[in-house]
Amino acid sequence: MQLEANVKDFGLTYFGLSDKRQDVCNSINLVEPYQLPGITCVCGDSHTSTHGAFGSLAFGIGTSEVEHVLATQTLLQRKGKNMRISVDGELAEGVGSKDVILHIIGVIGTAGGTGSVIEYAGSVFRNMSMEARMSVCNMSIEAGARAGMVAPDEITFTYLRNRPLAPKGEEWDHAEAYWKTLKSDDGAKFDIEININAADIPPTVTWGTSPQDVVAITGKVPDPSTMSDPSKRASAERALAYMGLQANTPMEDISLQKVFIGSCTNSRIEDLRSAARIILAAGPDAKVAPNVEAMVVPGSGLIKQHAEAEGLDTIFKRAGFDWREAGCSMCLGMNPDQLAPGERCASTSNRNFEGRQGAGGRTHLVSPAMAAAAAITGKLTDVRKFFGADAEEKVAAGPKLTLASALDFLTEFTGPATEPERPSHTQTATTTSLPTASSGSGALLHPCITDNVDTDMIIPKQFLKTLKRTGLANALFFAQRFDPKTGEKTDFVLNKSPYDQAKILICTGKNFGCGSSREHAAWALNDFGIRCVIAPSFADIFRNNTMQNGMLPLPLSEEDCKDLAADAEAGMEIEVDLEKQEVRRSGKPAITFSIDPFRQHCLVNGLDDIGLTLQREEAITSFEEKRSTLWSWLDGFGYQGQKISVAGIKTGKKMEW
Ligand SMILES: CC(C)[C@H](C(=O)O)[C@@H](O)C(=O)O
Ligand code: SF4
Repeated sequence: MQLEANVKDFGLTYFGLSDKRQDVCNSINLVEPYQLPGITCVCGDSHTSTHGAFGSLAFGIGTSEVEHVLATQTLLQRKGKNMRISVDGELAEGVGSKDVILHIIGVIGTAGGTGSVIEYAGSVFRNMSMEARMSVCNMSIEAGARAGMVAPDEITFTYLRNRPLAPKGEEWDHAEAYWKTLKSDDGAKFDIEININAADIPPTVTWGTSPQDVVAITGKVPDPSTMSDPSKRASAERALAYMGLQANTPMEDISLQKVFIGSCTNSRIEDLRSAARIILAAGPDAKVAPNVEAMVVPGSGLIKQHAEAEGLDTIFKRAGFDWREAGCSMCLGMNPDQLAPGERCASTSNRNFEGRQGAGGRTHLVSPAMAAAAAITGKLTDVRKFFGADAEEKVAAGPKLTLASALDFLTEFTGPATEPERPSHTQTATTTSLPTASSGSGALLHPCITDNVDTDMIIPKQFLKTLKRTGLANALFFAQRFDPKTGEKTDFVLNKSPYDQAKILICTGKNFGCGSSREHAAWALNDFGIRCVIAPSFADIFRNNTMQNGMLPLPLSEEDCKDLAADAEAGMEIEVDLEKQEVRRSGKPAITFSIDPFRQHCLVNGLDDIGLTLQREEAITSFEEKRSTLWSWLDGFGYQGQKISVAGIKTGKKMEW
């Protein structure tokens, strides 16, 4: 309701709840598409990275940053690291884009791409369809990266040509000529280069509670006792306990209760086709195993129509799958599509965090084909069992499917019917009043929580329905702090005195804040009283979200974090001095740190980013003019409303740059 009121106030184009194009936000843009090569695209959702498949810089941001963009047309950014991941050679039979990205995350880890924008290069990505590229770029966020992208090429242009929002005629020619220049120079230098041989990638599945916990479907559940790194071992032990798995169990022996085919990673037409093909290969009588409930959730209303025109829905329904309306559904379980405690699911989504699909639920990430195979057998299954001459015969004997073109389901773009009402108010962001330093006793988060503290864990989904930044203190680490059966407080560190008064949180695991862009994570910490989080590294979106709320995310070495955690555990008071850039404890030398001077200035003085940016109004307007001249197709002919200029929105606060 708030969204509807806002879009009306500001005359924005809106795909409402009753629009047949309604869907997961990361699909609609891609089907219509708003997305074009070379643009910068931001959205308040971490999987905005999906759009990088078009050769655009696309990344997720938090609520405060969304406000900044809407008010100023800009966003303050620091340059990311350049990372190139090349996969060359031939993929083995049964290995698809989901296996490729899961394998990559297994290789580099969920913090591997932190601070980076990944370019996916090499023959494997060059040969991928747009849908497959989208699945890969989508999970860049699970690799810790800000964004992922594939250089636009003929495959991109063919996909875009004739779509409703793509430029037409001469404008298309100009655009295409420009897009062809959008590739890395020969001999370009990257901060990080990863090379992977396609032949080394098996059909892949996760065993634990982080997307980096991957293993070949033919492999076994790893054995923590063989891990030499103690924090890795503790993390793996915790993950196995949560997942209810024994070390060394063959992955194919793991039985399931649910199968979910959907999410912004894998709910496009190609995904549905590949899952349906496995069902056909299993024969005309193939049915979802009796121990399993399986559902298919297309990514958008258009994809659903497309799949129905091809007859895919009939194949799914005949085999006993639920055929659902478009949406996020069981990917994060904000609606009743959830796993019950202890239930196990093969899911084509992107996150297997604790509680992600329902408190106590256990998620194994897989490709759509593997999910279909698992639904039929009732267990995690090597999809290659459904290949071969016999399978081909069964597919050939099955219903005749007609491949339809997505273009048949797209409608010419229509913008909002009414003229926009000019904004009547000048209110923009709220600025928190900031202390000059964070101080107080530190609470520690032990690595046995997990090596990567994700934002689903910091604040679970059931608290995301509020638009308020306050009142979330009790939601912080909810699943850890409150017993699910009794609702009583547990002995989690933040429930114990004096740590329940802590202003500093010290995390000794490897990374803090990965996953969803929910700014609620920062709000909950803030509301609890935490003003500074110290950890070896931070996920990019979370880091920005904390700073937008006047908090300090402080990266220190693993050694310093461990040392500080030991002192916090011993009850020692820890002080973080933002002006002097020091962490102090009595009797020990101060740990010095350095943060970006601009950020330090903003935090110390409680300055509001929007007000600061609006001081650059002239530069923004002149860039907008230049953009309209150079890249005229970006003006978006779909808009029927008036363009709202940056001018006219003032914070009324006195700011300095
Ligand atoms: C709700 C939204 C902010 C979130 C995200 O950013 O990822 C959601 O899509 C998710 O997958 O958890
Ligand atoms: S909830 Fe799942 S499907 Fe929805 S945007 Fe997030 S990751 Fe994508």
